[in-house]
Amino acid sequence: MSDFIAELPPSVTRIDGLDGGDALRVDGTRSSGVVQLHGAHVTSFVPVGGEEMLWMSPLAKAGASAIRGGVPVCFPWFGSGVSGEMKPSHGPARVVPWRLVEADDDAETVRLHFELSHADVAGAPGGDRWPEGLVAHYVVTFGEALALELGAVNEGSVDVTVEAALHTYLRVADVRQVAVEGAEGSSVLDQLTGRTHTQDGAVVFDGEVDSIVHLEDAPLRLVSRDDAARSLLTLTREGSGDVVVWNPHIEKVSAMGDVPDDAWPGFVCLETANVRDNAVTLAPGTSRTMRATYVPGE
Ligand SMILES: O=P(O)(O)OC[C@H]1O[C@@H](O)[C@H](O)[C@@H](O)[C@@H]1O
Repeated sequence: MSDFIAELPPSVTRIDGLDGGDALRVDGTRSSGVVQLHGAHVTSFVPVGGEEMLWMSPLAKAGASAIRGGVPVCFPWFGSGVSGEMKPSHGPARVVPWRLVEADDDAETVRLHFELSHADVAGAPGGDRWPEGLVAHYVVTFGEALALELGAVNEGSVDVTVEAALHTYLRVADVRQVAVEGAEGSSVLDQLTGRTHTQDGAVVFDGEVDSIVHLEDAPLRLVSRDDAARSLLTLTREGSGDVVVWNPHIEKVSAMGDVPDDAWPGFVCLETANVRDNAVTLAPGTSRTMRATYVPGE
């Protein structure tokens, strides 16, 4: 188990993860959860006294493919990238084990710091397209909220351009009964049509939704459509120019081998991102960090 730091704080335990991988179980004073080493993938977040916040597919696998559900880390490209020809989809970061370089806790939070560099993705699908000096730092903090911080550092000698998305699958009772508030008036690239429009009202899920919403750092609220005054969750962001909103709905899900046909109403993806026009170019010696904080029920 050489990938682990020698000592974990009492609130963190090594457990068997998905498909024979390693995972870390977190039992903090404010929340508990699980992070797989494969993809540094958060697969559970449960606030004390509350319910599971993340959706996981019962068919999820952690092999050469990404884990379906939880929080896949899409990096250093999103989908097929700015060029439209990158593989695998959403980059190699979500299909390789990350290194845990630090773990600590205090009275309120438990913090896990993962790292991924060129050497870690060598031999993995798309690993040859990972720029040589690029290092990713990912800090997952379990507190009353789930706080995610993805940093990209260019330790090389040439410019590096990266895209990033924290592809969070949020568990909902029925996606048709929820709405996303906070994006009103934003410019939206509809990935289904390739067209851009201005968001009119809250985002709802009466059919397939696959949108890149250009919205810098503003908070978003997931609400019940019956009672918009009742927040199911609030997402706050820093350093992010986009939010990707996605649900495959009934037709697309039938082509997805790792999601049961009837499971699509149970989740919505709200992805804190910097993609396409907001891809970040890092000069040698510079870095950029993107933060997403999910506060259930506020
Ligand atoms: O099946 P994947 O690679 O996990 O991607 C799922 C979805 O991820 C979303 O972020 C994209 O906007 C969608 O276009 C894509 O279908």
